[in-house]
This record gives sequence, C-alpha cells and structure tokens, in this order.
Amino acid sequence: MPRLTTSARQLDTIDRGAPMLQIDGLTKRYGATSVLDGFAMSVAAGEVVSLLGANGSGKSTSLRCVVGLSRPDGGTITVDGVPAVDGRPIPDVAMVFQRIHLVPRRSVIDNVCAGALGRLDLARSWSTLGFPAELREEAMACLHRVGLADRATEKAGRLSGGQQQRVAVARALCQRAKVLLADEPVSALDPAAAEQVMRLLRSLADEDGIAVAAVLHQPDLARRHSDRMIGLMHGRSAFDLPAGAVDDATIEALYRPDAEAER
Ligand SMILES: Nc1ncnc2c1ncn2[C@@H]1O[C@H](COP(=O)(O)OP(=O)(O)OP(=O)(O)O)[C@@H](O)[C@H]1O
Repeated sequence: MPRLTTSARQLDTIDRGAPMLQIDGLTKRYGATSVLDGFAMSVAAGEVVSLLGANGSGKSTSLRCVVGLSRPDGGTITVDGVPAVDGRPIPDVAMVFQRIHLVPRRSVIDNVCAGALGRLDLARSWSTLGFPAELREEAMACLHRVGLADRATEKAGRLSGGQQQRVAVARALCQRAKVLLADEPVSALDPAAAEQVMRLLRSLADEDGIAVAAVLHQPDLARRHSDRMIGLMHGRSAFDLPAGAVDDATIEALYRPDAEAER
C-alpha cells in the first residue's frame, strides 16, 4: 500500500481478497445525456478510495446508484458478493453527504439510533417512542468511536458542521455498514474539521475494515488519506491508481476546463 500507518498495518488481519464493493459497466442517462458510460470501480474491505473529477463527470451519480438513489440503466453493482437488484438499497451500504441529513431538533444519539431503522423494525419509534436501551448503548459506542459521546443528549442542530458530519458517520456505523460512501463529505468544512473527518474515514477503514469510497474535490486530502484515487471523466474512469502514483499533471488533466466539453 502507498500509505502505511500503525493502524494500516492492522490490515494484515483483514481479508482484502474479494472486493467489498464491485461496480462494473455502470451506465446512466438523463434524457439524451450520458452521465455514466461503463464506469467500473472496486473497493476492498479496509480500503479508502477517492473519486475525483470535474463538475458533472458522474461522481455523485455513481455513488447514488450504489445506494439506490439513482437507478442505473446498465451494469452491475455487488456488495460483499451480493448483487444489487432493481436499484433497491443495499442494507450494508451507508452514505454521507455534503449537506448533512440529520434531524436538527432531535438529539445527537437519536440521530445515530436512526441508522438502525433499516435493519430493525423501528419505524414508529423514530417518530413517537424512545429507542430501545440496547440500541442506545450501541449508538453511544458509535459516538465514542467518532469522539462525540459527550454531545449525545444535545440537539444535533447545535453542533458545528464538522461535528454533524461525524454524527452522520456514527449513524452509518450504527447501521453496521460494510461500505461507506461519502459524497463530498468535507466540502462545507473548514480545513481543520475536514482533516478530522478524513482521519475518521481513514480510521474506519484501518481499524474496522470498512470499505470507504469518497468523492473529494481536494486532491491533497485525497492523496494523504486514500489508498487509491480514481479520476472520472465523461462518466468513465480516466485513471485508477495508488494515491502515491497520482502526480500533479494527472490531476490537472482531469480538471482542464475543456475536459468535459471534449466528449
Ligand atoms: N436527476 C437528474 N436529472 C437530470 N440530470 C441529472 C440528474 N442528476 C444528475 N444529472 C446530471 O448528470 C451529470 C452528472 O452529475 P453528477 O452529480 O453525478 O456529477 P458530479 O461529478 O458529482 O459533479 P459535481 O462535482 O458538480 O457534484 C450532470 O450533468 C448533472 O446535471
């Protein structure tokens, strides 16, 4: 691996054989516009892969197809060996967004507990009742993991943007996701908060074996925190390289003003 930290060395114990997330030949059109044109990527357990590319190159759409927010026209998506069917959400996959989708008036811990709604029959509890004690314990453990256990009872809306993004990550942990997709998770954050969130994503891969795919517009952050970087252009992979092998010229070519117009 291009990056080897103490925690990364723990990856020796994680099975990095078959990809946890595998995307092949993904296509998506909106009307006459082809947004994804045979996109392929894979992410192993314990790996952080960043997706870079100019506006409109298809980064968000590729992740949205994985979680069922967009329905692909063609291609295959497999998570932990299980193929996605008819664009239905896969429970093993969680997604966090630039605009953080927490319920601001609910407590931090309630927002984290909500991560379990998909796997437990708790739909009524979210609106009317308290969450069960064992789920709240699990949610507290998730909040410890992201360093926010002391904020559990506060209203989520009172936290800073960086803290709210870490709560969103804790909610993904409470979902017990094996794959975490992050669509521009740090674009709205100041540099210190962005670094903290990226370190958190890195640690989820290193220490928990989660497969992380993140759309980033910051090549330096991508280089420092990813194992691999994938450059999207015209809905296809322009490069898929170890992060240490992506030089400035490769990045510049990806963002050339005429890059999207050349299609
Ligand atoms: N629901 C939609 N209807 C029509 N066009 C869409 C829809 N969603 C996305 N698109 C178009 O698909 C293209 C790719 O969008 P996408 O959001 O995947 O790009 P992106 O690489 O994530 O860009 P950005 O960096 O700006 O977020 C864009 O041209 C966008 O306008």
